Amino acid sequence: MAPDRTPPPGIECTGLAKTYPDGLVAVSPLDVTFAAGKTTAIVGPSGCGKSTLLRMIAGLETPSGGSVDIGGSPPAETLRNAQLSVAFQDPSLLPWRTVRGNIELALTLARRSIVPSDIDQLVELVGLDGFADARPAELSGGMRQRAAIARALATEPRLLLLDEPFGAVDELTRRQLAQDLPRLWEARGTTTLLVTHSVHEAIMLSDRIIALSPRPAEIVADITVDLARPRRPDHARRPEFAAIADKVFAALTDSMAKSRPALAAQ
Ligand SMILES: Nc1ncnc2c1ncn2[C@@H]1O[C@H](COP(=O)(O)OP(=O)(O)OP(=O)(O)O)[C@@H](O)[C@H]1O
Repeated sequence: MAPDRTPPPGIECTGLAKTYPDGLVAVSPLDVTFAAGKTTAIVGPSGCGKSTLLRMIAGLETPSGGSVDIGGSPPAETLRNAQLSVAFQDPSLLPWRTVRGNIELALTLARRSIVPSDIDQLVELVGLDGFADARPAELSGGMRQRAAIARALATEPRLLLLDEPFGAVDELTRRQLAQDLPRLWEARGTTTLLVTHSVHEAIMLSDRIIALSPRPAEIVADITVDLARPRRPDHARRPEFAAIADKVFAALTDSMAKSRPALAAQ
């Protein structure tokens, strides 16, 4: 099957909520739309419900309320049609397959043809040249995460969901990925959602940043990142970059203070 060239889908979450069976409310009813073909970064304090939100959008977690609509379809259908790829913190590569073998399996499952030179290019893009034939056990944690990113990109998904995909990746490689990956997403018109703990990374990569409150997650800021592309690490010294970072930090600090006034007073 050839890659899907139809326009990328937008995502509409309506009243989306999650209470886990033990009664823990992870996400309050949330109404949010993610524009087609754009990259949105989601930031928020640890445990606020970011992964839960992403997993519901991916169809990997059942909402306890509300719905997710991806270009007119529910997430399960988007996943089934191989239009959606995920790369999460825990790379979940098959240990008995090489990096190339893991990517080939993703292509086979998505009914895409296997073009070895395309796989080589992707492996190089994520900085794993020379490791295509290594098994996950022979790779560092950061290298496994990058292999998972290459696997997620291989099927040319219309929708890409990334949850802290660079968590274990060293700083220099993160910077390189933050420069190279958006070019690919833009060229393909992928709708991308990225959960990250790094405000700097969010600004480097995204068109829009959504900041969430401490649990249960509520949107406390919705900020457009209207900086020119391609963005480079030295752009972080520009006043317009710093102004966006300030806005995001102010919203996060404010919401933390509201949820934990005693801590904020210290
Ligand atoms: N399967 C589960 N059952 C019960 N509680 C869960 C489950 N998964 C997550 N939680 C809880 O839901 C809350 C939100 O978790 P989630 O992983 O979505 O947060 P997060 O913002 O992604 O955190 P982090 O930034 O630390 O990765 C946390 O309190 C977590 O302990």
